[in-house]
Amino acid sequence: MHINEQLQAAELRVELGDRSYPIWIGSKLVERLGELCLSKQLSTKSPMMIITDTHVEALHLSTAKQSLEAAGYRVAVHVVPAGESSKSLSHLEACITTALEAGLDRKSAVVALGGGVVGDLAGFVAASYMRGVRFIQVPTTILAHDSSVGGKVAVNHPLAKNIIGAFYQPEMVVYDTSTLLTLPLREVRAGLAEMLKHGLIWDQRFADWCLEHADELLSLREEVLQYGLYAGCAVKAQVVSKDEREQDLRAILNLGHTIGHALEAVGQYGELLHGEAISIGMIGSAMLAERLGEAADILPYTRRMIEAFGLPTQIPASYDTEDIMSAMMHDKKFSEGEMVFVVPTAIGKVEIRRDVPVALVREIVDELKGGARG
Ligand SMILES: O=C(O)C(=O)C[C@@H](O)[C@H](O)[C@H](O)COP(=O)(O)O
Repeated sequence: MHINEQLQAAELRVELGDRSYPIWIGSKLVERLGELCLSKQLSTKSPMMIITDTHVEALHLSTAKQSLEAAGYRVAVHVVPAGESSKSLSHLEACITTALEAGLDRKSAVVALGGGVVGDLAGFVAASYMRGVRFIQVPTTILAHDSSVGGKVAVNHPLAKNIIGAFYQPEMVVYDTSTLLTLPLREVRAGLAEMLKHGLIWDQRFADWCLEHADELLSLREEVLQYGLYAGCAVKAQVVSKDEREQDLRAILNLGHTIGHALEAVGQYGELLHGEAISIGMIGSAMLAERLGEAADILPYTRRMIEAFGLPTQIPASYDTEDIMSAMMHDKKFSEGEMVFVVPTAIGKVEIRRDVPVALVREIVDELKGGARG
């Protein structure tokens, strides 16, 4: 890990020319948010807005706000209900109302203090308010090590996830790992699903490391967690730097998401957490790999991994196969009449396939509902 001595935090960079930005990962960084915003020359003359949710409000809002105010910022706050349903057009409008009432102008910045839902919503507020103001990601969940990096910002439509959005990069990602230590176990597991994904798509050694450190990750040993988040963010930063707007390579970050997003939509974004849905989806992709004749160890390895982290491997029996298939057709991963699937070809390697027969996908969905195979 590269350590920034002054901050006593690990540091990575997303290389995107003049829009490159740092990711800092360390303990107690929310206390230093004001100082970090000054270091990025964010204006103290224009008001800022923190967007957060009801869970994070109680835990970390006052620390963040005090730090910004001590650095000379005027801070407005908008709080949304915790949960995926806040990623909606109505909440976007409410955030913009708060921004207007607080007098945010084109030199203002939006701070996303929270998990993936807050980051995606606040990022889209920043991208659209006055056609774009600066924004800062301050992730407070493990899952957000994926969503806070790379500039995908969006809200959902009732028929499809992340369908109204933009690519809009933050100024910096300030990842305070002490905020993760109070996460409920279900959130911890779901967040780690994205870490497993980073190993499975890019780096077998990292995948093996995750398996070996499952207990320490699940029990939130901060130094182990910091390394896992650093390695996961490093995968993400490399992929995004090579293909910011998902022309080709970046699609690999969608491993497990073709089925996963459909499950979230069928569960009306309330039943399965994102990480749970993509865990089932990653099993589905490994089943697909098996049917397409890829390496025989992929399915048992993926299953072992998902199970080691206590994540689900089956689709809830009440979900209708045709509803799932139809949700897949509304996703961004369906285009020109074809579904895009990320299929593992070995542990740590994947390829993007557009030739997967719909009948085979339907068969796998049915099997994922009916129980384990392989
Ligand atoms: O950053 C990316 O690129 C990803 O695909 C990361 C995903 O894990 C992310 O969580 C999200 O679900 C992307 O879905 P998309 O359909 O909006 O691409």
